[in-house]
Amino acid sequence: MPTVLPRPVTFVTGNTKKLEEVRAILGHSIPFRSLKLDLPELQGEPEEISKEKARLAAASVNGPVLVEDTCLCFDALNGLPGPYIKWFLLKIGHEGLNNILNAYEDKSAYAMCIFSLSLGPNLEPVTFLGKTQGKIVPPRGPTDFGWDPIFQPDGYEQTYAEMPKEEKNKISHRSKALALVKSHFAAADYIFQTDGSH
Ligand SMILES: O=P(O)(O)OP(=O)(O)OP(=O)(O)OC[C@H]1O[C@@H](n2cnc3c(O)ncnc32)[C@H](O)[C@@H]1O
Ligand SMILES: [Mg+2]
Repeated sequence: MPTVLPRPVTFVTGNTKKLEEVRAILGHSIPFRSLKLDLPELQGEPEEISKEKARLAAASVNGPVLVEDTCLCFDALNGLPGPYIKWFLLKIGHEGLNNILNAYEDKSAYAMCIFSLSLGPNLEPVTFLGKTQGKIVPPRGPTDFGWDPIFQPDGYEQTYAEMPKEEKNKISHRSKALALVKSHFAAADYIFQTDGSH
């Protein structure tokens, strides 16, 4: 039996760069529209933060939503800054993030993306996790997207920032999580009605 939903999926994010990547990776595989909204973020474990974002987004949109929360996790720090990377980046920048790791031999880190899909308000979100392992390096490359200049994925000589976009999108934490989202949609029998107002 197909699940009939009243609206198309809305990808909710306040981050234009994320949206660009999601568009490039999904192409036309999943029909979605986007909404620029900076949702409040709870503290806690990454999966719960992402799920709570989806609950808030679903309540705000009053329909099916997709959100994601991104973490940058240093192995030497047992996964921190993790979900708090946005504030670390804002306050101490690429240099400060490198300096933190000066205290440790281990510069390894992973980028992690957790998408949450909620089919509507009061429905439990489903999560999809993607991880890419790498290391933290002094910044190299364009500085237009977050911590891309200081993250060098394993097996590459370039940082995320130095790579062509298509290359990053092939191996990134985001593309791995989105591959799971795509499989979910391929397996699920969703029918999204259009409400005519968008
Ligand atoms: O509205 P949302 O979707 O939450 O957008 P955001 O910018 O607040 O994003 P997060 O809460 O997930 O915080 C993640 C931080 O990591 C940055 N970021 C996310 N994905 C990234 C990527 O692929 N490469 C580099 N930086 C990234 C982003 O700019 C934030 O500073
Ligand atoms: Mg955020």
